[in-house]
Amino acid sequence: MAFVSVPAALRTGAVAKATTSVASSSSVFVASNRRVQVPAAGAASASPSGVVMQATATAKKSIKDLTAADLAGKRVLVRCDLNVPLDGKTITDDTRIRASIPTIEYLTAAGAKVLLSSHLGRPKSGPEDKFSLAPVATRLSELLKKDVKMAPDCIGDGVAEIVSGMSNGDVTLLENVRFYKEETANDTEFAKKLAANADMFVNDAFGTAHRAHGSTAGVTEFLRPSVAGLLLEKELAYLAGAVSNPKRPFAAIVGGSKVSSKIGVIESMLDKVDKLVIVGGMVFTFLKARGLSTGSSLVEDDKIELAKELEEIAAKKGVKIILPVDVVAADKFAPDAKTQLVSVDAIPDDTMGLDQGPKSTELINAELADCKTVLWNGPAGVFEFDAFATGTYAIANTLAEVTANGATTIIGGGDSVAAVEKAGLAEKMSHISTGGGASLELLEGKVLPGVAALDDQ
Ligand SMILES: Nc1ncnc2c1ncn2[C@@H]1O[C@H](COP(=O)(O)OP(=O)(O)OP(=O)(O)O)[C@@H](O)[C@H]1O
Ligand SMILES: O=C(O)[C@H](O)COP(=O)(O)O
Repeated sequence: MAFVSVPAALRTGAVAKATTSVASSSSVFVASNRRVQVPAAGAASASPSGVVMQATATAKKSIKDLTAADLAGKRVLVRCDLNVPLDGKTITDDTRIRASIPTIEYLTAAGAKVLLSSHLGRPKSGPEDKFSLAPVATRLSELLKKDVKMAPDCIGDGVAEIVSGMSNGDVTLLENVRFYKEETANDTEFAKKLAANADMFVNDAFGTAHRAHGSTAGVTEFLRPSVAGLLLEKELAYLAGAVSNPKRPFAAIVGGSKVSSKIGVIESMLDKVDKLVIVGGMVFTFLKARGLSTGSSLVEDDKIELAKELEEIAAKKGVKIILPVDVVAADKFAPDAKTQLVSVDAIPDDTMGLDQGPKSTELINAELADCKTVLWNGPAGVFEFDAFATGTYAIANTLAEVTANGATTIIGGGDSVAAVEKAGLAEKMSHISTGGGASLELLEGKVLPGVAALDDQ
């Protein structure tokens, strides 16, 4: 399987532009494989963005291609990914909400009436209070320092009435689009109703760009223009840019627990990286493939053969695979488990590896020290339990250090990002991706329907 190249990403709908937040000026790798200085975006200007790198005819439009006149007074439907973890009504990680702010502020500064839409969780049977976006409206109000009205629905007369009362610069959050099964079915009539209250569409939901749903793809049939928001652009620029022409050495760290869904990415990565660091629950399928005993550790037996093949492919391609050499073995999957530090060739039968040991951390740190680009998806241990968080935080610290030394570091995946946030190191990374599944699908070279549906340049 070929790793995604930037031209391929563009053919599948990636935005061929560099971008930045409203407030800052930065440079990112873009489609042309060279570094481009990106001016601060400010409020919508009268001219299209000057940083467009129109690498192919199918590059996508962004809000920076719209003029102030295009936006002022217009009802703009903005699809965000505000699918945040909740503990009851308490948001436990607001990364995705904060990441959505630059686009919202860009639009309100230009005098648009902003209608935000999102899903939250996977409700199965209509409206359910626990999946309401109401807590998100409260957090948005705090971050935007203005009142964000919570609509009781995402379609219908009630919404139309709220929208008709909105002034320029106002923001309303529509209720969870997944309260309608028609959303995930990408039902045309539903999409039409969603579009009915707006004049144009902005997709800023990178985390949901791999879903062809009513609010991500369907609405584009009814709203023109349909363009990318700043977050979507930034995600695509970083992810496509990092893998198309990485500064080398280029390392990917792949961990976590979803072995079957990530092993395909590993396959893709072997065409691109110099080093592949396997961590977390992913480790044990590879150790078993090497003939080692893994006790009751997480192993996906039907992936053992593939793990063997990947090691062979890596050897042929000259990619160094780095696996832990020691693990923290626990007698049960619990925060208070009895633990012992063992070498990977001596994992006792009645134990499971829940974190990497200090020798592994030392080895991995040494391998990452000279890297100029590092992608990380998936924690190195069960970091939710303090007893098994050491390896994950050690990787986060090392990545903060290599970033300070000039490397580009990109963190993707819900739990990896949560771990970096928990360690207080998010600001120290080059890019924190808001997409788990979406970033992996992009890296695998798959089409992202939410991007493909947007207007071509
Ligand atoms: N050795 C291990 N054994 C079992 N589970 C592990 C181990 N190491 C890490 N994990 C678990 O992996 C989970 C995260 O895996 P996951 O693959 O979902 O990563 P992620 O960063 O959320 O990526 P994505 O969002 O792409 O799914 C965590 O809940 C963590 O406890
Ligand atoms: O959390 C995510 O990965 C996105 O919000 C997409 O959610 P989904 O997997 O429920 O479509």
